[in-house]
Amino acid sequence: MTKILGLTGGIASGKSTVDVFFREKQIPVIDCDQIAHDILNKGEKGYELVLKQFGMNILKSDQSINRSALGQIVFDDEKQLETLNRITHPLIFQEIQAKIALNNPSKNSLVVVDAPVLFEANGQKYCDFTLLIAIPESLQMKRLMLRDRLSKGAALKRIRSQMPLSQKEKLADFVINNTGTKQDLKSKLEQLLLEIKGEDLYGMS
Ligand SMILES: CC(C)(COP(=O)(O)OP(=O)(O)OC[C@H]1O[C@@H](n2cnc3c(N)ncnc32)[C@H](O)[C@@H]1O)[C@@H](O)C(=O)NCCC(=O)NCCS
Ligand SMILES: Nc1ncnc2c1ncn2[C@@H]1O[C@H](COP(=O)(O)OP(=O)(O)OP(=O)(O)O)[C@@H](O)[C@H]1O
Repeated sequence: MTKILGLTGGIASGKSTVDVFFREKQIPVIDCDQIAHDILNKGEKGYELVLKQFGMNILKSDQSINRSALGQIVFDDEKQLETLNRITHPLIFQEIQAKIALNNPSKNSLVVVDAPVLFEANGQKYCDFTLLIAIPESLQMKRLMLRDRLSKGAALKRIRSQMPLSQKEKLADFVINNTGTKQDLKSKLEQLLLEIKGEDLYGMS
């Protein structure tokens, strides 16, 4: 049986960096940010629905959705974010299910679902266990501003649009602090894999 590990954490906490680790271990990773992007591609259902709701001003000259512009709208207004979530989350969820089904259970005993808003969307009920990547807000701000070239205000709005870390910590089965180097993170993940194998949560096929 395939076991689902829900991977989550605040924006720029290090989830994509963790994805690389799992993929190097030949453990499949389903990336929900990628799915969210795919469903907004021209011709996809999400494209039509989002355009209907948010209007033509979110289009680039080539008629593709300008995610950066849409991000500015929704991260500035809680109600708009809720509206976008209502449109996109059912489509994203469907796609996750389809991708899990694609992973042959006899081959893959562990599948990672990287879902930034896992707890916000109550997605943990579909996971066998969850891993939270945690970092303090000051470090999160620093890494986010550096990576996405965001102003302090814009970075803070994105962080505040998500569930506070303290709340996520209560919901997660495993918590890894990503305050050290990337090598430190890797060592912690190696340890975690041993732990979940030891508890017979993984490798059951
Ligand atoms: C708002 C959008 C258009 C911005 O696109 P953009 O390419 O600029 O950012 P990207 O998708 O790479 O997201 C970056 C980070 O923002 C945060 N984020 C994205 N969506 C949300 C959300 N609905 N609520 C809180 N944080 C979010 C996550 O930490 C994510 O990793 C896009 O994120 C989106 O369509 N979001 C709604 C769907 C969703 O919930 N996606 C999250 C994965 S399920
Ligand atoms: N331990 C670390 N030390 C230094 N930089 C790090 C560390 N872990 C991650 N980073 C850097 O921090 C930034 C955010 O990491 P990453 O992109 O993995 O986060 P994320 O959680 O996937 O973000 P998002 O929520 O936007 O998808 C990246 O530039 C990454 O290279």
